Amino acid sequence: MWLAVLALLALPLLVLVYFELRASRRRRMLKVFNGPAPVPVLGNANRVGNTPAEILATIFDWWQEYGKDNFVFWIGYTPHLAVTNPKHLEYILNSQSLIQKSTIYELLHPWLGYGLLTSHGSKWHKHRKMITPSFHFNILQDFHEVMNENSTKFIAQLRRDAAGGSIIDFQDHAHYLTLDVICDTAMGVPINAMEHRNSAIVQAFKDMCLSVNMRAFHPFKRSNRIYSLSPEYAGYQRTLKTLQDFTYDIIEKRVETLQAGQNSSDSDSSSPRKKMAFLDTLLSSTVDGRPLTRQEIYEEVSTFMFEGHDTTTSGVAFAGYLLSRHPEAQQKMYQEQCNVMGSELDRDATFQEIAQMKYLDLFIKEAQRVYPSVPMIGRYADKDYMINGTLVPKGTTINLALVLLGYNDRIFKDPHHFRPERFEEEKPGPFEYVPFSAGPRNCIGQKFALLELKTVISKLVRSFEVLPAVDELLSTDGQLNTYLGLSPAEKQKREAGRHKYDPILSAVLTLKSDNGLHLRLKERRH
Ligand code: HEM
Repeated sequence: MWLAVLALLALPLLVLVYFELRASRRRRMLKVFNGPAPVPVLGNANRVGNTPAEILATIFDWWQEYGKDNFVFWIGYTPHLAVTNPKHLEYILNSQSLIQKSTIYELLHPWLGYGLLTSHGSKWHKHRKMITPSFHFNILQDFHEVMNENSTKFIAQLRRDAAGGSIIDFQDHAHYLTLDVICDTAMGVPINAMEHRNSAIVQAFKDMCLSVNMRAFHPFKRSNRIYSLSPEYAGYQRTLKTLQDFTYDIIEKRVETLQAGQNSSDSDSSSPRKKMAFLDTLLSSTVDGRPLTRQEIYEEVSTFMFEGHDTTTSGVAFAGYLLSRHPEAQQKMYQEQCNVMGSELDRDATFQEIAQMKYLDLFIKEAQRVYPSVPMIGRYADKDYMINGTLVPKGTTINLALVLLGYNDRIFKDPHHFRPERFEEEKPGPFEYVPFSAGPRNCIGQKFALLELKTVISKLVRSFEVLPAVDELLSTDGQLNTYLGLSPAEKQKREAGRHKYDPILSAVLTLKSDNGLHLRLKERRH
């Protein structure tokens, strides 16, 4: 009896010793990197913060503390290597084998399955090769038409909602716009999210993205198994089913239409070229000499639906916000629009005209430096890797911290100064500025994304003078109103004067502002 009690009492101690011993090899190997000292069981989980906004702020603080270089922190017994050194980034992003995603992406598996973003190994290699032609120049031109149509609707809606100087949450508006663009381009089906914000499918997209963000750093909800016991799981399952039914239904309908088209003699060469959706390309593609299964098509279409709208929401929203705070940059951008478009400021800009807008390009580059839509990329070390002469042990989560690069004063002079022109003068090295990642697993939708951001922002600045929520928030010295990356003393000083309309930056899979991005719009009269 006493022996059993003793064994029971000793069990937790034995488990602890087991985990400590297992972690000690990793600790020894990772000792070359600085980082906060871990405590047993928790590692540094007690200090990292409880919300995505707090966690982002802590990551910045640790980066400052450890010399603006790579550092290691521990969540329980799992090491997290935050990589910001361009040499290490180069090795990892160029690697053909270190391409497995970190466990945070598992949150996306129930919805996206194993599409391009979440798969690895030979499936990823084959699908990447098969999907690459989907972003061919001709296809992008068709997509541009959709972007223009939706931007026009967006402007009309803003005109109504921001009438009379009303303050609007631009981040919220951008979400519906990008959802419309991606549904129409990926599936060839408009869902009119901007007009029908409360429809079941629009709500399902919003709820799913919120759920992924909310669960990412929640101690219990992160695991699918534990989450399935929570009261909100039933709602999550309903949302998932809505998205799955919707996408499968569209795939089936598209297959039927294609088959009907092939059966009828529709070889009328005089009819205009029909818009190709990403789904059409998938339906006519092969892998290993066979057509894709419905499941594979579902996974890729859903991946584009997610990756293609959550990222661009962030990109459009922060670009609009930066315009509202930096009048000098806005004036230069407007001047360029007048130069390129002449007196026809109300019409759609063509593909070629967008390419001529150099200041717009610089502005988007600078916006992605300070507020990158994808702040971190996660990789999982599936074996020991020798990275730049340092052994990184199997089981390490590698966080490529793209957001920290933009605030590194060894790369960018005066990084808190928002100055699009810097990209003409300072030339960051190839792995010092990588908002779309780099190497074999870079963003396949980069050209699409840039075209969308530029199309929307070009039209926005031609239609409105973009103003901050209240006049006093105009930046007079070009400095940002967000304080990440400042020294602790400076941060404290600036935070004391924080306005309620200054963004609270938060990062999970994409960068957002927890309190929205508020601004006003004043119609331009040409
Ligand atoms: C401002 C907008 C965007 C930014 C900054 C961005 C950035 C990125 C980054 C950094 C990655 C690497 C992620 C990782 O390794 O975990 C990525 C991957 C990816 N992006 Fe984008 N993205 C944007 C828009 C888009 C759009 C519009 C699409 C589709 C239409 C798209 C499709 C993808 C896909 C499918 C991947 C996975 C590629 C692979 O693993 O082979 N992205 N993106």
